[in-house]
Amino acid sequence: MSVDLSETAKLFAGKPAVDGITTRIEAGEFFVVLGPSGCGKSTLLRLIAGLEPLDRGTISLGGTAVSAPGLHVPPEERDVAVVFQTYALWPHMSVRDNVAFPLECDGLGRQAARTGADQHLRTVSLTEHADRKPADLSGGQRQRVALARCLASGSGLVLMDEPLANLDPHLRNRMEEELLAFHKASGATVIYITHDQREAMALADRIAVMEAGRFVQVGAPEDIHDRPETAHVARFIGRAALLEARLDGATADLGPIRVALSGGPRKGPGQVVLRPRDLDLGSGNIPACAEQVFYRGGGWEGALRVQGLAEALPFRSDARVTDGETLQIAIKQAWALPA
Ligand SMILES: Nc1ncnc2c1ncn2[C@@H]1O[C@H](COP(=O)(O)OP(=O)(O)OP(=O)(O)O)[C@@H](O)[C@H]1O
Repeated sequence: MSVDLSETAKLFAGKPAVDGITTRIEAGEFFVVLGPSGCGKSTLLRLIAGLEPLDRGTISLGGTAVSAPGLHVPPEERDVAVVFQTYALWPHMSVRDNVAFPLECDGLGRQAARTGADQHLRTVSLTEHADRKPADLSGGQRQRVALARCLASGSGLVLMDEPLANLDPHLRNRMEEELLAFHKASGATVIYITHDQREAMALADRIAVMEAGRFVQVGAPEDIHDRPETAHVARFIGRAALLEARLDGATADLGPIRVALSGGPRKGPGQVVLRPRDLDLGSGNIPACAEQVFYRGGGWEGALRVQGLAEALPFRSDARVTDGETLQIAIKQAWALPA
């Protein structure tokens, strides 16, 4: 089911929590809304689910308007399923009955609904726990029950509000794979909210970076990472140094050094973004002093202080780098933020 937002806005006590968002989410897309705490992500999800009326603009699902000033289709008539970080399972029902519930609501008899539930429990590898109560499962297993229930609901649109936030990092990685498998199996459009950029990169077809109630950039993960449009996006995604520069065509003059631009030619004053992969630590003639060095997952990360540059440059190295060491580096390229 496609989702169209047009100037969608919601105010609380006169202050916008969602501040005029216009975008189209295609049917079947895995669309991630990424932003810091308080930027309005949950409010946007609640507007789409129909849990809140909006103040301005419209929301259309599958081409039909469901929210507008004076129009509010209730949540149960929207064909939308919601997965919360708190799982929202019925504690008194078995795992099987939790999953069978939407099927019974759709009018299936009890036995048929339970057979259908077993099929969805197989999909999420929970068959052997079908008779347990949710309280007797781990967090990851409970979230899989919630996913099986979404599959059972057959909804064309699934909204997920930080569903992995309560899980430990190891389990999160596994659940990311399960979420992608769920997306494939259901064919549903997924709108997924998170403040975790790593999770957003791993899951999304497209990411919308949200700031103060607005989408500041919408694009594929690699666009957002490699070609940020604002300083906020550059700093929020990955590690970056932002430096003032004079752009003179194909290169940027950073003061002590001149660097090739990775986008098209640009002229005038501007800001450039430097990420770890823009640096070559193995060869070059720019002296750079390593600081804040940490060993992280098979390599060393830290920052390189170059004389005359206002910010230290984040680096990653497979070879050992020690704090205080001076390296001779090259800067391969820089991305200039659009004016
Ligand atoms: N029911 C409400 N009444 C008043 N203000 C609210 C209400 N719900 C949200 N807000 C405010 O709207 C803004 C956006 O909140 P929202 O929960 O949508 O942000 P969020 O990005 O989901 O944050 P988090 O990641 O912390 O959940 C916040 O300033 C919040 O305090």
